[in-house]
Order: sequence, then structure tokens, then C-alpha cells
Amino acid sequence: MKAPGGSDAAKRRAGEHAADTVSDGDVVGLGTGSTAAHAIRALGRAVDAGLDVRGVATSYAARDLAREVGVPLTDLAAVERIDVAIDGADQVSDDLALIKGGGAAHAREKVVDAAADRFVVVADPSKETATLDRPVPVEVLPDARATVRRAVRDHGGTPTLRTAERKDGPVVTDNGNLVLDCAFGPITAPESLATDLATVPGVVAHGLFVGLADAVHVGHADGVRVRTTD
Ligand SMILES: O=C(CO)[C@H](O)[C@H](O)COP(=O)(O)O
Repeated sequence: MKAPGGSDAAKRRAGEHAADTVSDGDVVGLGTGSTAAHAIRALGRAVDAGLDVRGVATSYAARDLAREVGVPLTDLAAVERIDVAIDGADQVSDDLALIKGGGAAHAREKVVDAAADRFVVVADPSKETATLDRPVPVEVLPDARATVRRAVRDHGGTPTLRTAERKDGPVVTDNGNLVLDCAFGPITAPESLATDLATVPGVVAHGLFVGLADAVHVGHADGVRVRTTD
């Protein structure tokens, strides 16, 4: 479930600013979504200008874009660590907890973002909130959708199977799974909800990213504000 709106100029400023922090020789996690796409395009231009990096894509979409703009790719399965990951978010709280998965790519995004020495989030101001309150995307094994739905309800959530306007039936992720968007209202204890969801059998990955982001680059009309946990 995509977060509404957000100015493309602000997204571009954030993406380009984060791409500027990549160093020669880095293995770079390439996030998914319209804001991370600006970072990938900026990296493509930097590669044209001589920067030596290898990208690790978080989705088919990120991989296709990286190929199109000339960012050399390596396989996630071939790397043990990543220097920096640049990825978008659907919501960012005051303490840099995130909701991700608007593009249903959060399972692979979590592996890549968590493996990075530096995880840089790119966002526009519409993503900022004091307390997370958007539905949390939960990727589930298809056959576990009913049991996971019940477990989500037991944890106080309201699950909705994700569908797409231009497809009959449910959205199927890059990993062949389904997504339940789970509304919990304001999430005042994201860490404990994250643990609860992660331990439900059949959950492949959920979109709460707690304690992972090192910095958030927020694009504004007049520049970029960098937020950190310090
Ligand atoms: O988590 C994601 C994909 O699974 C995206 O990073 C998130 O949806 C933000 O996308 P956008 O930059 O287009 O607003």
C-alpha cells in the first residue's frame, strides 16, 4: 500500500543527496520506489563519470532501472556485507523507525538494508510522522494467509489482502508470496510489534524497520535535511 503523494522534486533532492555520499569501491544496496529510483539514476550518472561501485538490487524494478542507467550489479547471494544501502520509506517516525513495503519489496529490502554498514533512508516530508500509524505490510506464504490473518487479529491488527488495480486477484511479490496490509492504529511500541509479527509462522517479512536506519535524508524545496539518531 503506497503512501499518498509527496513532491517528486523533494524526492529527487533526497535521492541525489544520498547518492552523493557513496564512495569509490562501495557495494551499494539499491532500494525500491520512486525516491530510491532518483538515487539509482544519480549513481548511474556518477558511474558514467568514473565512480566504481557495484549495486545490490532490492527488487526486479530496482534491478531493471540499475541496468538501464548503467550501475553494475552483483547478486545479493554473492555478498556478505554491503557498504551503504539507499532506500525509501512509507513512513518515518521521530526516532527513525520506518514502515516500508508500499512496493511489496520489503522482504528483500530488509535483508539488504540490515546488511549495510550504513543504511540511508531517502524521503520527502510527507513521510515524516511523530508516531507510525500506516498499515504494516506483511509478506506471507500464500498457504499461510488465513492463519497469519488470525494471528494479526490476535495482536490487535486488521489485515487486508493486497490487491492491485490492474490485476485480478492478489498482489504476488517478487518472491511469489502475498501481502497483508495490517492496520494497528498508532504504533506506540514498534519494537515489540516487530518482534510479535516476526514470530508468527508463515510471515516471511514485515514492513516495520526498527533500529536499522542510520540517517534519513529528507528533501525540501530549499535543500535536504539529514536526520540521524544522535
Ligand atoms: O518500501 C518501499 C517499497 O517496498 C518503498 O521504499 C516505499 O514504498 C517508498 O516508496 P516511494 O519512494 O515511491 O514513496
